[in-house]
Amino acid sequence: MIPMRGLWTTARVRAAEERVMARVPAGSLMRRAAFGVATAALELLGGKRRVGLLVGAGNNGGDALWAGYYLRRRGVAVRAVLLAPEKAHAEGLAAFRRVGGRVVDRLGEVDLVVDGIVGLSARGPLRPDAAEHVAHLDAPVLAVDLPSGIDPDTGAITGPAVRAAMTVTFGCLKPVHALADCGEVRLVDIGLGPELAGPDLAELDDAEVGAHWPVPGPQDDKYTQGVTGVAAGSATYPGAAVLATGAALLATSGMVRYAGAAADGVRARWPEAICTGSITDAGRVQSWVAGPGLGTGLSAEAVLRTVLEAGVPVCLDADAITMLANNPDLWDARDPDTPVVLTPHDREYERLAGEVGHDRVAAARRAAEKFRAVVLLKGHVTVVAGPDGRVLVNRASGSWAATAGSGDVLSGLIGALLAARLDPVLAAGCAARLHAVAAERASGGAPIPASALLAAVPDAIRALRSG
Ligand SMILES: NC(=O)C1=CN([C@@H]2O[C@H](COP(=O)(O)OP(=O)(O)OC[C@H]3O[C@@H](n4cnc5c(N)ncnc54)[C@H](O)[C@@H]3O)[C@@H](O)[C@H]2O)[C@@H](O)CC1
Ligand SMILES: [K+]
Repeated sequence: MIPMRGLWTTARVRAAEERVMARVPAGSLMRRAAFGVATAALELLGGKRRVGLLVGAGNNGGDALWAGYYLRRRGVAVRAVLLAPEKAHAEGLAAFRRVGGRVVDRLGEVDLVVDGIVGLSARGPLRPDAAEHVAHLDAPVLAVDLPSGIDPDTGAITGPAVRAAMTVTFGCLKPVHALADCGEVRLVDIGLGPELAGPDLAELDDAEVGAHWPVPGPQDDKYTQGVTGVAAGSATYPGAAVLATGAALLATSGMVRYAGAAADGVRARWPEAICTGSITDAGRVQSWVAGPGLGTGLSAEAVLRTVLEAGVPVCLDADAITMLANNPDLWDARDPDTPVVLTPHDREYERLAGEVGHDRVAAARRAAEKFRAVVLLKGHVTVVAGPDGRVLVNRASGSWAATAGSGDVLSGLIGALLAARLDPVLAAGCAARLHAVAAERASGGAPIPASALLAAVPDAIRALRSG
């Protein structure tokens, strides 16, 4: 199994830190952390010499003050604003003052700001006094542990927050580092590794997705890569069917069967797809993709029942999700032994499982547990939660994929990976990553329609496989 980039929640980090602190000299973890911050600061300064510290009430501020101490010893001019002077970290402040660090009311002109306002204990957005200092910054910001004002466990930004050019974090990555923009993220080892069991969430990187992507071997033929069935689109709206079928065709070298009223449109665009007008004579498949553009009437319900009882993994999107939300009895048709992947956007999620809220990971987990399904919650950060508690997250570098038809492409990719027998959590996670990369490559900085995203799928697979 390929290791993923793990992320640990604050409760787990604190527990690990306590165990490490019990056996190392007091203050040594903080000094190691601060030395890492100072090293990154020197790099960002690139020869410039004025640093400002924003120092909050806790150990995050302590890290900043000790970083200021190390920077002073390298001849950097460092001044600090203490946001809660009576609570500032006493030893850090004493050390900072000892080497000539200055405490000021306002930072004034500096070349780099170190954000030590709040770290792992952060709750809610920046408070007004901190927000006031942050609002007037025009130098780049180096965040200590995480950009202050962003929730460490959910990445939620609900008010003023720091925007960081770089974040230096300690021991391990936390959810915020995958769920929100922290600038470049650097990890300083403070010896937590042995105290951390498996992560709470993970991020797939490009090379991992490339390594998992199914490629045919010398023994393979058109059936061994898996046959994907697509039940999508309608005679009036063949677009969703054309996009989902195309994505399944481009994702793997397995065969694709299309079943539905858009058969003529699909056949005209994809002569290699085996098309029939009705799901009852579609033939055998190893997975079904159902929902995009399908409609929600009685015949669509019959299609949904057929795929749910087919005994193969199913990816359900769009109208299929709406039908399940309107009529939960449809779940009764489900073969309990086969995986289901649901791919809602926020509004579909709300119909299905209530409000998403600020904690998107918790929302995806709730629905995964409720429906015993893999839930891929779409967004700028895509969260994939499995019924077994595994969570994969993928943050897109841009939002070019937020366009009509883009979800149809995603469901086709997932269907093809399911047909190739990839583990369903991994299938959803790999498809989400590839989809984001295809959107980025197709776009190159300009808006793109979903058909351009689709056309970039082979290029994205090549890029991930060589990454
Ligand atoms: N525990 C450890 O072993 C280590 C901790 N380290 C640092 O310690 C940090 C955690 O320190 P603490 O637990 O003391 O707490 P923080 O420094 O994260 O927060 C301090 C206080 O800020 C206040 N606060 C909460 N939300 C706020 C908001 N939105 N705006 C303004 N103020 C807010 C709270 O009163 C909180 O107690 C880590 O993020 C890391 O930077 C590092 O020194 C490495 C070692
Ligand atoms: K911070």
